[in-house]
Amino acid sequence: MLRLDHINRSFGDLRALDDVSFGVAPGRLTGFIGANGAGKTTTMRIILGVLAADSGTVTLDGAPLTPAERQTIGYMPEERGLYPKMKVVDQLVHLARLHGYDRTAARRNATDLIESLGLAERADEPLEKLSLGNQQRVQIAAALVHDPTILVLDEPFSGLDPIAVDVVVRALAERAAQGVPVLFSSHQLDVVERLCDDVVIIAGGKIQAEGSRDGLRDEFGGSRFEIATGGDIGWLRGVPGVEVVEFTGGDAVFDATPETAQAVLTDAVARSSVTRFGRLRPTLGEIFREITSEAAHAEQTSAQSIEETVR
Ligand SMILES: Nc1ncnc2c1ncn2[C@@H]1O[C@H](COP(=O)(O)OP(=O)(O)OP(=O)(O)O)[C@@H](O)[C@H]1O
Repeated sequence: MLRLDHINRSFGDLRALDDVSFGVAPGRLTGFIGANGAGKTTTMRIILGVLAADSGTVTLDGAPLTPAERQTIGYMPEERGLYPKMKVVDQLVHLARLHGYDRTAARRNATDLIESLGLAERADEPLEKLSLGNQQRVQIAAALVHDPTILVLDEPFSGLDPIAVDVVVRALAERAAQGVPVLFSSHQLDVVERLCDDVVIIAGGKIQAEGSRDGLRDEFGGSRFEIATGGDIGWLRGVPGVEVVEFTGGDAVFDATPETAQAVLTDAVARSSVTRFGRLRPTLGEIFREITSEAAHAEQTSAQSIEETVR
């Protein structure tokens, strides 16, 4: 398990990271989400060791990450840094060689990745001749070519079409299945929702939520249910403890305790056919919006109270 504990980092007066702690489990894809300037890149750079934390620790399986282990991290930076004029295959072989692979192993890794990322027809072209989406695939190949023990990817899906997203996800899931902890940042919440196992949400340099995607959806799920029936469900409005949110003929969305919702189901089955019944869980996008607006509100309130104290 890769872990960050109590990481703080300021730039001058700006507290970019405030007591950041979270884990990235091996074998799972962890999505790191936050608005612009929330602190994702700063966190990733601290994991990499290219930026020092003011305090806090980064550990792998309980021991501080060593410089040698940091060398084996597969990193895809936000500012992509490959050689525009070099052929795709040569660039990947070169990077694997820099990590100590001999020529044969470097070429094997490069060609395997070129194949699995759908770049076979572009292998002998210079990077700058490729479409932006294909350049992005090469960037991902560059992060994977030395069989990294940890993967840290800053916005790996930005600029990719849905087919390319699936290709990249397959490549990352394959590494995760081999036991590699995979952390990636993304603004595309629908993509994160679809593919990640775990989610870390950061706002204003503070971790606001962390956990499995499904666990978070349950945690923020509240008490909203949906029911679809073959009859008219107008009677639901009169049930004590039920607040109807939406209603059309035989279908309704309502808030209630789980016990009341169960009683509604029993009643509905007795009255007519029930074709759908279940708890409605929020999407990651809805959770993210709720968390970030709460965080912004808390920040505003604390700024106001500081101002009042000063006055
Ligand atoms: N080298 C630096 N010097 C000064 N401020 C910095 C530096 N690097 C980052 N910051 C500030 O720290 C905060 C966090 O930035 P960071 O790049 O980590 O955010 P982010 O979540 O990656 O944002 P984005 O999604 O826009 O990439 C921002 O306010 C940013 O301006």
